Formats: sequence, C-alpha cells, structure tokens
Amino acid sequence: MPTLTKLYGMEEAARHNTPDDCWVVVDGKIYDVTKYLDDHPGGADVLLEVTGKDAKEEFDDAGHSDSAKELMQDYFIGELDPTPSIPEMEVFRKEQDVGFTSKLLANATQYWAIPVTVVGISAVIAVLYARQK
Ligand code: HEM
Repeated sequence: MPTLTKLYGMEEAARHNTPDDCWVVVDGKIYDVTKYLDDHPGGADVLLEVTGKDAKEEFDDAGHSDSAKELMQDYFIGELDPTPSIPEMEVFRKEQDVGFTSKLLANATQYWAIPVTVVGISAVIAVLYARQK
C-alpha cells in the first residue's frame, strides 16, 4: 500500500545535529526534536550525542515510559529510507560495467580466435604442401 511517510537517508538525518536543528532516529523512525531539546528530562546533550545513528538501544536503555513514547509521536517527521544510498548504487553500477566490458572483451577474443586459428593452420598446410612439390 502506498504510504505518505517521508523517507530520509541516514546521511540526511545526520546533518541535523545542532541545538538549532536536531533530528534523532529511534528504531528506523525519525524525530525532529529541535523544539523539545530544552524540555527533554534526560537533557539536550544526550539527544545531540545520538544524532547520525539509530539510537534505539540508547532510547530503550533509558527506560522511557509509555507517556514518553506517546509524546515522541508529536515530533515524528519520517522514516529511514531502507534502499541503498546513491553512492552505493553508483559503486554497484561501476562494478557491473567492469563485468560487462570484460565479458565483451572475452567474447571478442573468442570470435577472433577461430578465424585466426583457421588461417594459421591453412598457412602451415600450404607451406608443407609447397615444400613437398
Ligand atoms: C522524541 C524522542 C524522545 C522523547 C519524546 C523523550 C522523552 C523523554 C521523557 C518524557 C523522559 C522522562 C522519563 C519518562 O517519562 O520516560 C525522558 C528521559 C530520558 N530520556 Fe528521553 N526522549 C526521547 C528521546 C531520547 C533519546 C533518543 C535518548 C537517547 C539517549 C533519550 C534519553 C533519555 C534519558 C537518558 C532520560 C533520563 C532517564 C532518567 O534519568 O530517568 N531520550 N525522555
């Protein structure tokens, strides 16, 4: 089913790592906690420290109450994009290109090898035949 949830890569989420612009990722979900930093009972620093990674473990370790989990929905802005980031796709494409080029070269060699061998053998036979005469 199509979803209206916005998807962000971890790289994008990691860019929001200052007291004026702070996103945290918890269990694949992204929260813009900029306006909550000063009110967070655990302090602003703990939130700033966990930017740029999935802080599920740290969040769970803090033993957040159900009301804390409810409250975090107010700051939900999107989810982590599960598809690989573009640089990874570029590397994959390059690898594929190398494979394709070497295959093409291997094929070209094969196609050339047969006629060259035939011509070579014919030349040897012709030389031997000429010598016999
Ligand atoms: C939108 C995200 C978050 C919300 C709304 C939130 C909310 C809260 C609330 C309401 C409390 C008070 C205790 C409770 O009711 O459970 C709390 C405490 C705390 N939170 Fe968060 N929190 C968030 C994210 C995080 C993250 C990512 C960390 C990771 C380090 C964290 C670490 C802590 C710590 C260390 C405490 C103090 C626990 C204590 O001293 O008892 N929180 N948080």
